Amino acid sequence: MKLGVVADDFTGASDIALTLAEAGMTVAQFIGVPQDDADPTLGAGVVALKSRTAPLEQAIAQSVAACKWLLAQGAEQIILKVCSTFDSTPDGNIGQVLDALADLLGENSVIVCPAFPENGRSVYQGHLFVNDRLLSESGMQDHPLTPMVDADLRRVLAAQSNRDVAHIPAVVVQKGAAAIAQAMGATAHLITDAISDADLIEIGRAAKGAKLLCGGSGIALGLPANFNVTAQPPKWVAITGHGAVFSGSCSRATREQVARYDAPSLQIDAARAVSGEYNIAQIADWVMAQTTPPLIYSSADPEVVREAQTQYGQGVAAEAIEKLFAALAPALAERGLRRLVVAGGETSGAVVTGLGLRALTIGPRAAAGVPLVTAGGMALALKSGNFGGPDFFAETLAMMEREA
Ligand SMILES: Nc1ncnc2c1ncn2[C@@H]1O[C@H](COP(=O)(O)OP(=O)(O)OP(=O)(O)O)[C@@H](O)[C@H]1O
Ligand SMILES: O=C(O)[C@@H](O)C(=O)CO
Repeated sequence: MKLGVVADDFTGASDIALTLAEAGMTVAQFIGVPQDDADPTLGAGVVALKSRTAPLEQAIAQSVAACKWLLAQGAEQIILKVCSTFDSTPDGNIGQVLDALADLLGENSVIVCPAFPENGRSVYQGHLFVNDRLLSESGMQDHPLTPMVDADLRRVLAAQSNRDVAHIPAVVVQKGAAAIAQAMGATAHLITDAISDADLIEIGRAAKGAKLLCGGSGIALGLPANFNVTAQPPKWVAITGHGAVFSGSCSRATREQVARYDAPSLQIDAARAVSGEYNIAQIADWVMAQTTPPLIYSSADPEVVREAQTQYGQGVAAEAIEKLFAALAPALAERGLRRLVVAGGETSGAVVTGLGLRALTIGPRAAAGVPLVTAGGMALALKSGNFGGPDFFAETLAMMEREA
């Protein structure tokens, strides 16, 4: 293994696994830290954690364990994969986890760049933009778990880290790899501007030999070339049969996808989930009785989410809903479900854990940042909340049925 990734959620893990696979690396996504060694022919390994909103000590311990396992597999460079919208709170977990990994790897200077231009995320003057909006006005200010109310990443990271935070501005990045490498001499976490894939490729060239980087999947665009691999699209063997869509994401793009998806649907109500009113076996039977893959969703507008959080506390409603999806997924797998689209990183984490999966094989892209994946004979797509076009659900379920 050359490249190792510690990913703070499951959709984020498949997002960066796709970038690495498309660049020609043989890559596998592991669910949690594996007990055994990886296939020695792998070029890259992505360990998917559910650490983005986990209690801090747990997030640090899991990330350090993942990093140590990757190093033991031979990884020469580690990426801490975080959300392209830098999802975190002043309590963590990005800064503190990054400090712990930098300590472990003995790295003084770490590039931090969540830019993902293909999905509209750019970093300019140290600020994160989603399309033409500052992060804090992009809808992310209403996120149920990690509301992002400040777009200045230098400030956001400084609040979470014991190390100095400095900035590599676009004027330096645009001069190319040599100028970036020179700026990397500073002893600090380095929020690095990037507004295009070309910027990210120069950052990747400059980071040849760096032991640690932190970013969204865009940070991986320029890294595989340092390991002499050639790009080739991942392959797909068609998977047909019963399908379903789970949506626990309340992000803007997902809410539009939910509204657009024309199929039988069941809306999960937070209050009923908290009081344990849903009968999993009954819902599973209903899903399998449908001829069009049905939608089970808790996705709701910010006011509805806020009301549930005020009533039960922030974590309680989220956890009850995640538990429901985590129980429903294996109930459906037992009944023969073959295709499952899941919207939302935390939700995907709950589902994949509920299914008891250990590793995912990465297929071709369903959308920017979202690969088709297979595990246990099932086709899955784990979609980040704000990724995918309006008809992502129907298009992805159809794509799973076609060879590629
Ligand atoms: N109606 C609701 N009320 C309260 N919380 C909800 C509701 N629906 C979903 N949630 C919770 O909100 C969280 C949404 O996070 P999730 O990571 O799944 O989506 P996302 O943040 O949009 O996706 P990503 O992290 O990939 O960008 C989950 O913990 C989910 O259980
Ligand atoms: O970087 C992103 O936006 C995604 O891969 C993700 O991590 C969302 O959960």
